[in-house]
Amino acid sequence: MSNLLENFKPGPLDIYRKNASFDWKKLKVFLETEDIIKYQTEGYEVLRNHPDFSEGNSSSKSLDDQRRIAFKQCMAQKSMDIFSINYQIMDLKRTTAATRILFSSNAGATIKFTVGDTLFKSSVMNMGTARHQKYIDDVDEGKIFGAYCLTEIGHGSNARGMRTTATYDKQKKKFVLHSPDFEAAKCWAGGLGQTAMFATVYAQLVIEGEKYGLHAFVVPLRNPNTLLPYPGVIVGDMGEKLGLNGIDNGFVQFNHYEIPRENLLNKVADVTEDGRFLQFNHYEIPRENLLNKVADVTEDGRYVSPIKDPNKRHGAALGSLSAGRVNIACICETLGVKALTIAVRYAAVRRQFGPDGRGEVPILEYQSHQLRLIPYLAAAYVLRNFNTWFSEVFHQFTIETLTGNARPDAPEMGIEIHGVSSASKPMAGWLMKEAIQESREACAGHGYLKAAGLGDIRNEHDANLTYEGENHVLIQQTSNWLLKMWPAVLQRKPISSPLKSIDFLSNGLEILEKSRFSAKSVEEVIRLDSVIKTYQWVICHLLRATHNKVESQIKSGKDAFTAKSDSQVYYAKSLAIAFVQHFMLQRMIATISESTDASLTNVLTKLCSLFGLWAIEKYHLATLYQGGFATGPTAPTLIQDSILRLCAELKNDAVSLVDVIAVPDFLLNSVLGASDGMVYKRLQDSMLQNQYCINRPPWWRDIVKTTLQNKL
Ligand SMILES: Cc1cc2nc3c(=O)[nH]c(=O)nc-3n(C[C@H](O)[C@H](O)[C@H](O)COP(=O)(O)OP(=O)(O)OC[C@H]3O[C@@H](n4cnc5c(N)ncnc54)[C@H](O)[C@@H]3O)c2cc1C
Repeated sequence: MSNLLENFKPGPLDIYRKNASFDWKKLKVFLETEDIIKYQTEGYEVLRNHPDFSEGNSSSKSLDDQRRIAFKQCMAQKSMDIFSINYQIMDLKRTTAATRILFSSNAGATIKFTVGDTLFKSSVMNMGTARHQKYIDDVDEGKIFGAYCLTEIGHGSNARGMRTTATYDKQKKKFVLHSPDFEAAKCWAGGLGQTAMFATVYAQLVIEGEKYGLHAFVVPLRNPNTLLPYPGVIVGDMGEKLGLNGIDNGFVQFNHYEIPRENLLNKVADVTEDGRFLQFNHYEIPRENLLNKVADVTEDGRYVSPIKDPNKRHGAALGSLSAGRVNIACICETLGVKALTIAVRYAAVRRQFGPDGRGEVPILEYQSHQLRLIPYLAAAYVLRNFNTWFSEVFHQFTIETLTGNARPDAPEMGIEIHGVSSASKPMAGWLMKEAIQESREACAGHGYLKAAGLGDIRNEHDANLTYEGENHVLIQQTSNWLLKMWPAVLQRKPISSPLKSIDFLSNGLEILEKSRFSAKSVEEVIRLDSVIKTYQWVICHLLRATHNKVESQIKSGKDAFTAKSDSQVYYAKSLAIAFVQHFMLQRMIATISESTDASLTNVLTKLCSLFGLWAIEKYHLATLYQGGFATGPTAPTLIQDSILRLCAELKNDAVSLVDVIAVPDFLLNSVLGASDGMVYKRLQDSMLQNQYCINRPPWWRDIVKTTLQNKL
């Protein structure tokens, strides 16, 4: 193990490192495995030594420079074997390891690669057939660059409202793409602004005046040799954004633009040459044409699928579509961990005030500072553990589905993956947004310096809350799924799911009838079984309350849409939040149970308990009283005392805990957070680097002229 991980340089952080209750290297190996640590080391070295990564990616550079650098880095990433899909599927833990490395480096460049390459390809692969293989090959060979165009200027979350049309012209055997006005222009697509040559475009299919709903097409946009748009395509850049400026988000408007009939991605439906619309069950796609094995067609033209029921096929497909959300939860955690690394290391070095005559104390010693940072550190651990597991499960599921080896319960699993990822992405986004902002404030003045790195992390993270499903809209998918369980709960039927996220609902009524807050001491409250018991009651209560709320709204005369909409706040949304927090805690407990080292078990248990209790206090305390789980003042007092106790106990571990999950200094890129703790030396170096730090500004004459004039 000593060869696997290097010791940190001695410095001001040693005081805490020496007082940690566990060996950080042992914890890293336990959580990540030796193989993944080797993979990380290799990945870091590849980036450190690659010439295209030496320019840095500072957001202080001009927009054009940021774009140029991101494009170079994106292409470099594509050429790096270590980050290729083939390399990652050898050990599925590498998927999260790769995300963490690449998004710590240049998030803009990595998103450019993810959207222009992976997302474009997977959309063609998931929705197309063999006639579209050439687009996948061209991307793989680096000949073209793609984009993914769903959002329009006038419609985002409500995809059904999209207004771009694709009208079939029987005579020409072509689709005519048209955007009736600017509001129907596709927008926000990554890579579309300056670089994409093709895009997957969603449009309303129209045949002989009849509408067939939203379908996807592969659309040529720019000539790959000249990068000039084709006639009928008005494509442009959306301009500077709050962050992620390496990626060129763009818009595109179509003016009666013709594309071949074959460009319809025809896995689920097709249009024949003479303009007949065919649904996939009736369409005899040549056997070898299918790009994947969710379904197949036999030589005698029968549609076959291991999954017979169309609703269940939909379930399996839903699972595969969760890739973006599963990945984004990991991106959120990666950026949150960067911010927490900076804030915790700074808190261990920065000293302010102290008892008379005994010098100043590190700000990490203050209870309020501990409460600001350590629960988020606990959240980051719980989230990281969850993301590693969930990503592995998800990729295994996708591989099995794509290779025709879908498990018998693949439909249920697809639906569960969809339900879980629709809440884990928002939860990760919201938690880490707060963690990043709290880290910025915890570093106070120096945290506001660009060189601290926290501003860029904040801006890079921000978009995670919006893309791939705006969080508030997305999380409704989870509560919708959970609400379907209520009838079974009422009938005391056994409930079980492949990932076991909802199995406890089998005892839902019993939990509601019997479970109450009964702890008499902090020791009882911090027990993991007591934390889990509280969550299970909260979920059962909110499930019943949300169901009743929707029903009462309908009884009062509201239509189903409004009734559901008016039951989100305090009900459906809280239900989905509690559900995913509970599942994340369950996964953490499963990991802890595999530890054979008492010191590791101890610190991980504290982190798990702290996250659980802190989240109960922050999100669900009122619910405990509303539903009668708690009465009197004991519950909040004991929960608060437990949170403070756990923060104090984890205080000496905090630096070593960030050492376990931190990226190397060259990726952290912060004057406050480097692993040697030399905060003031780095601050000084960084200030002196500014060319006008101690020189007159080039416009110094204006100052002199103005002040002279004012004197006269
Ligand atoms: C950096 C970035 C990259 C992106 N990349 C792409 C891309 O590559 N391809 C692409 O197609 N799109 C992309 N998008 C667009 C993104 O997917 C959309 O922004 C997102 O789907 C939300 O749509 P919207 O912005 O139109 O918001 P809207 O849907 O208009 O929502 C506005 C607000 O209303 C709220 N709201 C809407 N409906 C409800 C409801 N039913 N209940 C309660 N509240 C509601 C939302 O919570 C939100 O806060 C990107 C966006 C960003 C910021």
